[in-house]
Amino acid sequence: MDIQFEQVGYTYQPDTPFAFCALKDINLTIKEGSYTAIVGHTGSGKSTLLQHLNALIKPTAGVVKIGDRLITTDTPNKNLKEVRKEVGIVFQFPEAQLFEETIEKDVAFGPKNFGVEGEELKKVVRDSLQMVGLDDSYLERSPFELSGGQMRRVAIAGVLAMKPSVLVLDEPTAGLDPRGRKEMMGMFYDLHKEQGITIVLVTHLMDDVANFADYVIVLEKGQVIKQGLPKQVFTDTQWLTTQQLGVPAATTFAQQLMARGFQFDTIPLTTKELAQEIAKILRKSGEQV
Ligand SMILES: Nc1ncnc2c1ncn2[C@@H]1O[C@H](COP(=O)(O)OP(=O)(O)OP(=O)(O)O)[C@@H](O)[C@H]1O
Repeated sequence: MDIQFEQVGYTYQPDTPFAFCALKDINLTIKEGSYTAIVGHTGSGKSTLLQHLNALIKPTAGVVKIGDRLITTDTPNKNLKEVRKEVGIVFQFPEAQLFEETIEKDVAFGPKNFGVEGEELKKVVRDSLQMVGLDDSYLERSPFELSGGQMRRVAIAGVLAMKPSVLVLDEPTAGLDPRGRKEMMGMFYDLHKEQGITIVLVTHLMDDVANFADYVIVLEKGQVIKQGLPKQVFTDTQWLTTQQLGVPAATTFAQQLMARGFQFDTIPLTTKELAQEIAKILRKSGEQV
């Protein structure tokens, strides 16, 4: 299922003295099966855009196409339940929304509301916990006795329990330590590869974009100012620096080597690519690698 934005605009509190245009003339496609990163400075409109992906808010101009459903200003709310099931959003610090006394009940909350019950409900809860790396021993435990990272996993399992085909992640590793960040990003990549889930990731970490995303959308002041493959977006490092968006660490390192006379065939975005490029250069110069 693709999600398409056609000339989408969004104004908060329209027709009031407080009207604020947060999105303007957005045209983009989130392709089924892709891993799309959305980057941009604070206030650029990322969260506003995310909420259009499952019609939590409706555009005040243009059309959002979610699969074959068209969402416009006039779309009635009653037709949107299925959309919200298909596109799951993990907001920042989702663990703050845990509320049930056991993990099993918390993860079951969404599917139960959609009429799933009995053995099927039990299975979907177990499967979802397994996807986030938590085994059955967690079922009866209270979510509030877990570490912050585990609580976040439980909250994510609650979204996965709805069996979404698109998973939207708003800064999902904020507040985690480096190991927790790495594990969680690995977990999303596995879900993407093994379950075929389309991922939309909002992040300010360019290394995560370089390591995982296959498409990048850059927002600024409510508009898309660049979009394309990570290679296309990151190769223009001068533009990125001017925009103060940050550059992947491997790319920065390669640039420093280039300033000292190294020549790269392609500019690396990840440490793996950097290692390969350096090995190539050393091989050419006759060093043993
Ligand atoms: N409920 C609201 N009423 C009025 N203006 C709002 C509202 N929510 C957000 N805005 C404004 O819309 C703009 C875009 O906000 P949004 O939260 O989408 O940006 P963002 O890129 O997600 O920022 P951050 O990285 O800080 O989360 C900001 O200028 C913000 O002040």
